Amino acid sequence: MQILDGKLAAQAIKDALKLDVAQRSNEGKKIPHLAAILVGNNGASETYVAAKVKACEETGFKSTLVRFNSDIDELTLLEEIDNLNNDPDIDGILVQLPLPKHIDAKKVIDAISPNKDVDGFHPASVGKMVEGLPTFIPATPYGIMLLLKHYKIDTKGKHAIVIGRSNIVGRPMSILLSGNSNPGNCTVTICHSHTTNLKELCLQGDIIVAALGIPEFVTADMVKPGAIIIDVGITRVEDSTRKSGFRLKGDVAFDQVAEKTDWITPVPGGVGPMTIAALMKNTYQACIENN
Ligand SMILES: Nc1nc(=O)c2c([nH]1)NC[C@@H]1CN(c3ccc(C(=O)N[C@@H](CCC(=O)O)C(=O)O)cc3)C=[N+]21
Repeated sequence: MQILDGKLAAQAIKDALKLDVAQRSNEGKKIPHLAAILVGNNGASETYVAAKVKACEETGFKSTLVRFNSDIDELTLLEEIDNLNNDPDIDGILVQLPLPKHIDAKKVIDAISPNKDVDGFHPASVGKMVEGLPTFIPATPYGIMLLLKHYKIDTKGKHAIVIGRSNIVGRPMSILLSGNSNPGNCTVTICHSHTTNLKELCLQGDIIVAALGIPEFVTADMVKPGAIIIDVGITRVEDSTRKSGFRLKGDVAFDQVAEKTDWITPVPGGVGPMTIAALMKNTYQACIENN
């Protein structure tokens, strides 16, 4: 068993970006500037957004955090997005999800200018990704591709089982892994809550991407020896021995599965940090393309 160390790979990506930004700065060119919108004060969202702002600081990007109370009305949010769309200093805009129920998240995402859509959630970005054209790729699946690349994992011809069909992870992941470049060129099976023979399918997987949000769902009996395991789960479970009162659990029962696998991502320290690194790459790309 070997660890796919997302913290390490993310650091390497951020270090490279930092050099690129420093060079742009020396040449008098514009520095990347990310705007993050956070609605309400959900604990997990606070953590993730704080991590994004910190990554900007580490890498020499500018960042602006726009905060709203959870009772904000949709129109005000749409107006803020319009302001950011029209602000030439802002290169990338992200609206942290989930949004409160009274706000139509799709409407909000669709309001972001596609050339600032560093989350890659806009239909224009999704369409390009499906066609295999250059675009912003959603940060989590993009981060996973970067992690596989960092460790020079050969995915060609492998059977990848993606568990979960969300628009932000499972679906884009299945498209990227089946794509015609490296990493990619996989045969992909996408599984979800209505899949009847999940265990049998998982046992065929050379690669398993677990992105369903159920802690320790993937157990050793579901995994083929030597498989590559990508754990996207980050559920907070109560832990009174921790200062925070919780700890993170992945969608994979790590200890038992790790014994059977070739490569596996830990939680924390796997896909999470790569998600942030991928967002930074998208923001840098937006800055280059828009200036
Ligand atoms: N518009 C939008 N874009 C997103 O990219 C987005 C989002 N909304 N909503 C929620 C999910 C989740 N997400 C994570 C980011 C970093 C970690 C991360 O850094 N995790 C650390 C641990 C952090 C902790 O201690 O909780 C780790 O796994 O090692 C995890 C999850 C981005 N998301």
